[in-house]
Amino acid sequence: MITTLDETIRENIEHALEEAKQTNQSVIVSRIKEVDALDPLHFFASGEELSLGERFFWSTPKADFTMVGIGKELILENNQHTSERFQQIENEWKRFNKKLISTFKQVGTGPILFGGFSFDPMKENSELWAGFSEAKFVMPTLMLTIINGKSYMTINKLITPFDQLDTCLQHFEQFVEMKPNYQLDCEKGNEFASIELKTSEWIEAVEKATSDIRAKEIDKVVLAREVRLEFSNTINPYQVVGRLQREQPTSFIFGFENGRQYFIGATPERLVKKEENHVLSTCLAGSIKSGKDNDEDQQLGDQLLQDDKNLIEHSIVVKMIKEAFDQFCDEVVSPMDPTLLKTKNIQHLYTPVKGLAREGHTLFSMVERLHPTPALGGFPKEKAIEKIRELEPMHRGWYGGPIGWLDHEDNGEFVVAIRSGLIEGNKAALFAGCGIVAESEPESEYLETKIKLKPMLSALGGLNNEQN
Ligand SMILES: C=C(O[C@@H]1C=C(C(=O)O)C=C[C@H]1O)C(=O)O
Ligand SMILES: [Mg+2]
Repeated sequence: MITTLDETIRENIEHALEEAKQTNQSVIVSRIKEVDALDPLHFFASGEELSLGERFFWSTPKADFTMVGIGKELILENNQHTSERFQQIENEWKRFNKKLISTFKQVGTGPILFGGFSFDPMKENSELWAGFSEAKFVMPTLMLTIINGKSYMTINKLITPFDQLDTCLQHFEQFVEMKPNYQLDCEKGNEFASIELKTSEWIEAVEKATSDIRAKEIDKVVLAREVRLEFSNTINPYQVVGRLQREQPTSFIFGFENGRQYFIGATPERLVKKEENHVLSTCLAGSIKSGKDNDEDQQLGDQLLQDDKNLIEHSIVVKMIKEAFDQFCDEVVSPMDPTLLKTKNIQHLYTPVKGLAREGHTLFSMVERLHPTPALGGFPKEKAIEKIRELEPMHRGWYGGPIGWLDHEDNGEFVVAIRSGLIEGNKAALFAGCGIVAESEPESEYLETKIKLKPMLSALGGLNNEQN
């Protein structure tokens, strides 16, 4: 029996097919429906049975907005080494005509692209990151969105000029009644051995950077290091994402499945959010550990708010982001002084910057202009990137790059992919860096990276709650 909704789908598909054949261009049909509450992690895990491939997980602080994608209805990717890598994705995405089947409008549902960019497309790829393009975006086949406590299911189909009506209808029918029934494994312990990579080289790099900064070659450069872990059992990505959600409620949680690898993290750093013409970025730089209790936490936070070295580190980021905003926004506002952004393991200096996008400035053009901010690159930008290439004893891949989503009306949000790791089988590579300024001391910067590694270490099951 055909329901009214199926009729709507049928009509839309017929129109889309006609259009695709006439224009010889594929058309996206996206069916959105409110559904009963679903656990986003169960949904993510159920992708395994559906074997649709590339999944993603995204949730904003306090899980206000969660999006989980399964399958690859469309993949847009490139290995351009210039700003072309942003423009190419944006242009291809704009080219597709998109038909939405929905009785309501809700940002974060319907056809969206989820993906990201590498940190430095000019750097030759490494073995670890060989499977990652310089830019890769996926429009999922199925997507669960949870917003303000309501759940929505989006089913997407890319309709090509060669498609048949029946197969298109089947595509929607097979998912309409889908009920994910995947049971998450109960938590198994996972022993691991950790290998610190090139620690002494990293410390030397910090020493060299500090002296270059003192010689006025550059103002700030961010240097990162990498730790490799090997576990006794296969790492379960759902457990990692679940633990990050529980332990890092003030961060964005992201997960991106790419072949056999998962790039996962819990970042407190938003690069840019755009909703209609409202644009928001957050400057995050300057760090101190969290306290064992509220009193110590507050005392450490107060210390950070007064600390010259950290205030300089932070102000360089604020200055650059405000200058960038002036180029594409009107009414740019930001508070005079930073406040604190607290996470379980670390607290940061934090300054939000807001503005109203001027006509013609797209989310991707802002991502391109902002990346990397001096929170991940340094200042001046080009010199800092060169310093990183010269001094850093690792390959960043997607660590520190922009990761996030974009919809069909240029709404979306990108974060900076830090506090992250690349997982494959029983192995993980974790990354952490720090802003180096003239007053930096290698030993305390090293300790700062240790704190920044904690969220992922803990989510992987390898850290008790002791603070150091
Ligand atoms: C580079 C990282 O973090 C960045 C560096 C910070 C700092 O040096 O104080 C703080 C927040 C982030 O912008 C990281 O976590 O790997
Ligand atoms: Mg720092």
